[in-house]
Amino acid sequence: MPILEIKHLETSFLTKKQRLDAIRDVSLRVEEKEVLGIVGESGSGKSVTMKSVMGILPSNGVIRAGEILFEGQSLLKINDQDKRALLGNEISMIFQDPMTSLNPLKTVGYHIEEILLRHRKVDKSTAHKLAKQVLDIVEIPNAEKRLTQYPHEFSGGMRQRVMIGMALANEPKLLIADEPTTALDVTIQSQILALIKKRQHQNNMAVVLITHDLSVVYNMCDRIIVMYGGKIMEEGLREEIFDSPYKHPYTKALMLSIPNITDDEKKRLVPIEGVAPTLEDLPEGCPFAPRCSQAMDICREMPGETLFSDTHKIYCHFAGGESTDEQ
Ligand SMILES: Nc1ncnc2c1ncn2[C@@H]1O[C@H](COP(=O)(O)OP(=O)(O)OP(=O)(O)O)[C@@H](O)[C@H]1O
Repeated sequence: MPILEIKHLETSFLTKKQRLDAIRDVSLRVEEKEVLGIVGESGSGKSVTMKSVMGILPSNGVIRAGEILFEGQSLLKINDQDKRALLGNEISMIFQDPMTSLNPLKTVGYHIEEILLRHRKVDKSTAHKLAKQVLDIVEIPNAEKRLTQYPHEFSGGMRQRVMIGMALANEPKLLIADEPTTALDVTIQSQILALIKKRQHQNNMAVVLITHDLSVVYNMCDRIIVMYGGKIMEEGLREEIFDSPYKHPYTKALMLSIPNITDDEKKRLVPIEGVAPTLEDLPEGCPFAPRCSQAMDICREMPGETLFSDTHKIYCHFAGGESTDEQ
């Protein structure tokens, strides 16, 4: 059984003027112990998908249809108490900017101990001991002193380590990491990703890693989902996404727009023409069609799924790159 399963999710935002459909018929599975990457440009719906799972949508967000199952149990149907017990315990989430999740007036020790006290039956002194271990796990030296310090006394990278520590404190089965390193410089970024990978391996935890950075998913993930305009464009094992000749035109465009990952050869980067659509002006059919060099009239209808293997799916009328245009 997958640890997380999303079926036909439809999430929208209600504004004064209209309903904006941010997630449209998204289905995905996260298997135990795997690292699943969700990649796509800004606005493609990566965060909203996972915020729907966590039940932390902005106040104008609604899940209109679909099902979200954690170990087979519906997260949309369980009561608030059971959900609170599950979130922060079995499922944890970390975000790009740790400062938004840390209270500047409370010490780092307070934050970690609070999570331990809330979810485990431990007394204060045990929570303090465990909090020290948490800082050790995320490789923050001088734990005893660090626990007494405030978030602003930590660098950005160290704050992100604290967040990871808080997320891992209760040994969750699933960690959702939403752009965990985007705000950090490259060296710190790779240290943080290495730390997530190490803990994932040691705890046998599943990870969903949300990023706009293909090189991050290449280095970290077993399986990859490419999203655009609130829809899944392509899904496959890492090697199917990177090495297979069959690719969605959007995946191809994403790959051409970043430095070469698979070899050292210098190549010219090709930015993706045009801009991602806003929810107000999503086209009918394939959302990528207005920017796609292969688009034709048929792309005004949303393509179905083309299967290249049990694990590799593409949603494009020209999956495989072959145009049906005879001219
Ligand atoms: N409260 C809101 N009201 C209206 N639209 C929203 C709201 N929150 C998000 N959206 C829209 O939902 C769409 C999906 O946003 P989402 O944050 O999931 O994108 P993303 O792929 O995670 O991009 P980013 O990396 O920039 O976060 C975007 O078009 C965004 O503008």
